[in-house]
Amino acid sequence: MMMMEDGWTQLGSTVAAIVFFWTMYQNHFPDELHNQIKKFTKKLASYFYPYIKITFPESDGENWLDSQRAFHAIERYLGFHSSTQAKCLKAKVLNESEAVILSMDDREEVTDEFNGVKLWWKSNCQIRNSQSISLYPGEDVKRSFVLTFHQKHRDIVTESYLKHVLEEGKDIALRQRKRKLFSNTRRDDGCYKLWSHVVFEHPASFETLAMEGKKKKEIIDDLVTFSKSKEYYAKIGKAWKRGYLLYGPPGTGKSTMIAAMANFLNYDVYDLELTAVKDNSELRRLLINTSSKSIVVIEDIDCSLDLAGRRGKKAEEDSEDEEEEGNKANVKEIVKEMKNKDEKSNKLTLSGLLNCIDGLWSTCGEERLFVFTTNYVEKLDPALIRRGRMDKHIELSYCCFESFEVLARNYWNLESHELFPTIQELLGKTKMTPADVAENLMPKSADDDASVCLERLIKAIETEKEEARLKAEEEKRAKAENEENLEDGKENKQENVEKC
Ligand SMILES: Nc1ncnc2c1ncn2[C@@H]1O[C@H](COP(=O)(O)OP(=O)(O)OP(=O)(O)O)[C@@H](O)[C@H]1O
Repeated sequence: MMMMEDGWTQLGSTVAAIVFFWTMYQNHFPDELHNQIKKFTKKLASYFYPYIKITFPESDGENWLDSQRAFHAIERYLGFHSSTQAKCLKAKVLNESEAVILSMDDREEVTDEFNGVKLWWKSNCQIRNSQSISLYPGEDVKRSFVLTFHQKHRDIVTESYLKHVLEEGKDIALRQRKRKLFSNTRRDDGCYKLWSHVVFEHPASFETLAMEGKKKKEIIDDLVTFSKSKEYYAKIGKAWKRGYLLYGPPGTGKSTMIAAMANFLNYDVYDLELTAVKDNSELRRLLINTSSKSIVVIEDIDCSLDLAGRRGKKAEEDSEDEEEEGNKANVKEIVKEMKNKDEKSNKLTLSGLLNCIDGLWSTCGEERLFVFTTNYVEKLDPALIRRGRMDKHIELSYCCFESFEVLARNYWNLESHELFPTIQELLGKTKMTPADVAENLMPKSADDDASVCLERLIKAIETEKEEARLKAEEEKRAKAENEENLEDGKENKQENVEKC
């Protein structure tokens, strides 16, 4: 009992002595000495514990959006790299993408290595005091990642490692997401949301796309080069975007190619319906709201408003009128006036579209492809499809034998067949779209096998060939009749003149 009392007395006097010296130190020691002592204690501490800790909170007050982005990038990075190390993992099923994402569970620790440097990550989780009011989303649970590393690696961590983690985390998130197909169509009730989306799940790939191998390879190479050219585009001072014009008859695979491109590059698709766009500013808003790594598609651009033909067609019509009046010089003025009128009434105009594709507005967002499709390339305004806007023009044409071979492989796993030579000969002489060939290769009943389908295809090509022959004959006859009538008309005119 006596011993315990002595102990307490001793402790009391030690605490009193410490408080006394601390007050003396605070009040009577000069500032310079303060700083020296501080430095010395820090040095002493770092000698015993030479590690640095950096905390990455999930939400950080006003900067919650930026800190959330960084936090989620780190979460994806650690989830991806630590799934083999961490004993406790958390699985998150993302609603929209239906993908299962693994991440480190709370208070788990994993190690990482970067250029020979060892680093330690720990995930923390704190439940906030229920009485305190949170101003920012997710503030009731405070989660954070803590990175620990030796102080001698400070430079490599701050200059390279953190950048590497954030970029790779973003990349992993992009790879793990399910891609989306966005559209801007107005609803029947008049409501309009800039973009609505569904999960993009088109099975098309370049492997299943029927076209000549050389052409296909050229397109694939072009896409690969584009997707790896971030630095190059920055160096030459151009927005990181590329335009593709796909043209050809209906059913030759234009839409299929867009799906194959999106799957190949892992991009989202924005299906831009121009007829649903009210004016230029709405088009701008739509394009500003597209994300990077995406394809903006305008299908059948020739049918989308009067845009495609406006400058050509209208100018021609007006030119005819003016010619009658003998005032050809005014044509340009009229076209200019019409354009100004449209600009002033703030409609969707060709120049508005051109501005969005490669004007100042096109630089909002990067790594984007613009793809236009048309069945009638000759109808399009040259300004719309000039190189630089539509950098690559790709013709999708009727089915050749090489394309047929791809379809035969797709539909029947066929590399060769005794009917192939007949089909090769027929396809060389007939125009049949890949869509029609594919339709004939599809089994129509349970009894259909490859031979049945190939024979059906042969019949279909022969029918097509015969129809084309009849059509050509009909056209020839009509042309001859026309010429005859013209001749007759001329003769009658001559007779009348003579009579007069
Ligand atoms: N080159 C092709 N390779 C593989 N399948 C094709 C090809 N072309 C057409 N098809 C088949 O035909 C169907 C229609 O093709 P698609 O819609 O891509 O043609 P399109 O050229 O876009 O037609 P449209 O001009 O009418 O929009 C596709 O679902 C696909 O099954």
